Parts: sequence; structure tokens; C-alpha cells
Amino acid sequence: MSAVPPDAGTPSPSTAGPGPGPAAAPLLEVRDLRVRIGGREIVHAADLTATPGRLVAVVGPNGAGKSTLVRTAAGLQRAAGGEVHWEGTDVRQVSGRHLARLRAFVPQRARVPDGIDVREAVMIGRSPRIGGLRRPGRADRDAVEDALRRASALELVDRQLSTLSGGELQRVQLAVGLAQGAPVLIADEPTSALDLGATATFAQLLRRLAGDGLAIVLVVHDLALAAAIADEVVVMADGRTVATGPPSTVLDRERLARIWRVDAALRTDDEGRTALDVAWLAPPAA
Ligand SMILES: Nc1ncnc2c1ncn2[C@@H]1O[C@H](COP(=O)(O)OP(=O)(O)OP(=O)(O)O)[C@@H](O)[C@H]1O
Repeated sequence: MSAVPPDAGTPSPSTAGPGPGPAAAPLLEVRDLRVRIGGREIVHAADLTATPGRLVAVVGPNGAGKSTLVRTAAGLQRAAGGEVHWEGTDVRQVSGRHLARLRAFVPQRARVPDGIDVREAVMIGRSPRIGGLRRPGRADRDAVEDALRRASALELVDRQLSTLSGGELQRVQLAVGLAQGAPVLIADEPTSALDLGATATFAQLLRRLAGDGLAIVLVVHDLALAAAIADEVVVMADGRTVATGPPSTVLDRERLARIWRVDAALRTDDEGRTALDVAWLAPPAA
């Protein structure tokens, strides 16, 4: 595997994007993260920051370590080195219960248990707010319905989870995350099975949520989508974060060639349309 060196002097995140101006204090800070799985080091040096009101897109080729980075940041995977801090506290000192109140995690591949319907699944997402001793009340039922509505999944409320299409399941997974009511939303490729219209609806929802003050971390392959909605892009390659900054600066043609080995250029027009012009049939860049 070729090692891609980190870029020196990538632009400061504080100058980025469509989000609100001066950044609030970060809720999540990951520094110099290393992760080993099955005796192999998968992430060697990764950084990530989640701040209220900002949307960070984590991009990079297949196998770059994006999922491993966000899973470890979310406290779902143990770090072998470096730092993961939630509200300034080492993640190892944060109880699972408190973590569940701080962050919602929408996984790339959700487990789909048999015999559970969408309403029940989203109520399970709500459980960190309910606690072990209390039964769901009116506020919880309203929160479930609101999460389903915001995720454009309300019409699926009585369906069995196991009968949903890939795109329907992704919308429900988002609702599960939203029902949790956490200030940080981490979503791993939540749009991979969505059609064009559903993706646009989702993009608008994410921007609205960021506008409402949520900190969002989104793993995404669609670079045109990332460019349209992210305040900041984090590029991962070979287990390292190799660039961080505003999409227009970070996703330049030279980097697309170097990291993705493709001749491609991002384009943004005055009305906020973004496109990736790709020379699909050109041989990979050397
Ligand atoms: N549980 C595991 N056991 C062994 N190898 C793993 C495990 N999880 C991840 N890996 C390996 O670690 C590397 C990084 O995986 P990861 O899923 O983090 O990458 P990614 O950037 O999210 O990829 P993709 O874009 O394909 O989803 C890959 O080579 C993957 O095969």
C-alpha cells in the first residue's frame, strides 16, 4: 500500500464554508489517532474535530480508514494511540450512557433484527433520553414522530424493518439517530442507497440541522455533495488524514488525481449547483 504524505499547512477550518461564522468550542476532538484491528494498524494518524453548527465531510478512497476513524471517534472502537476527547474528556472516561447523550451514530451497515417495526426501532434510538426505569412518554412519542418526519420516513412508521429497501432503511437509520437528540450526529455513508431527490432532501436536512447548532460528521463518497454541504472536508488516505479545510481548497484537481487517481475537477456555479467533471475513460493518473 502506498503511503500518502500529509499536506503541510492545510487551510484553517475556521475560514471555511457555508456554516455560521466563528466556531464554538469543539464537542469532539480526535488527535493523532491510531487504531489496530486484528493485529494490523488500520489508522496511523488521523485528526477530526466536531463543532456545533458545522458540518464536516470525511472523504477518501475505499479502505482509507474513514469508517474506522468515525467509529473510534464515536467510542465504538478502541484506539491504540492518540486522543479522542468528548467535551474535553478522554473518551475512556466517558460513560456509555453519557456518550449516547452526546453523539448519535448512523452506521454504514445497520443490523436489521427480525420482528421489529420502524416505530419501535426509532424508539430504541430514543432510549438514552428515556432511561432504564421509565416508560416512553408523550414527549418521547412526539420525538420519534418528529425524527421520522425530519428524515422523510414518516410513511414507513408501521413497516417491519426487515422489509425496507436500502434507501428506506437509510432514512429510518437517520431517524433513529435524530430521535436520540444528541448534539453531535456522526453518519457513515448515509446517502449511499438514496436516490437523487432523497439525497437532495437529506442534504437540505443536514444543512438545517447544522444551522440549528448540531455538529455533523458525515462520511461520504460523493465529492460534489460534500462540496455543496460541508463547511470543512477531511481527506483520508492510507489511514491518515492528509488534508483538512474548505471543500473548494481541499478538493482541487491535483489532489483528486493524487488521492483518487482520476482526472476530475469540481465545479460550483453561482446558484450552488456542484458537479464533478470526470474524465471517466482516461487512464488513472500516475
Ligand atoms: N474488523 C476488521 N477486520 C479486519 N480489517 C478491517 C476491519 N475493519 C476494517 N478493516 C480494514 O481496514 C481498512 C479500512 O477500513 P474502513 O472501513 O475504515 O475504510 P473506509 O475508508 O471506510 O472504506 P470504504 O470507503 O470502502 O467504506 C480496510 O482495509 C478494511 O478492510
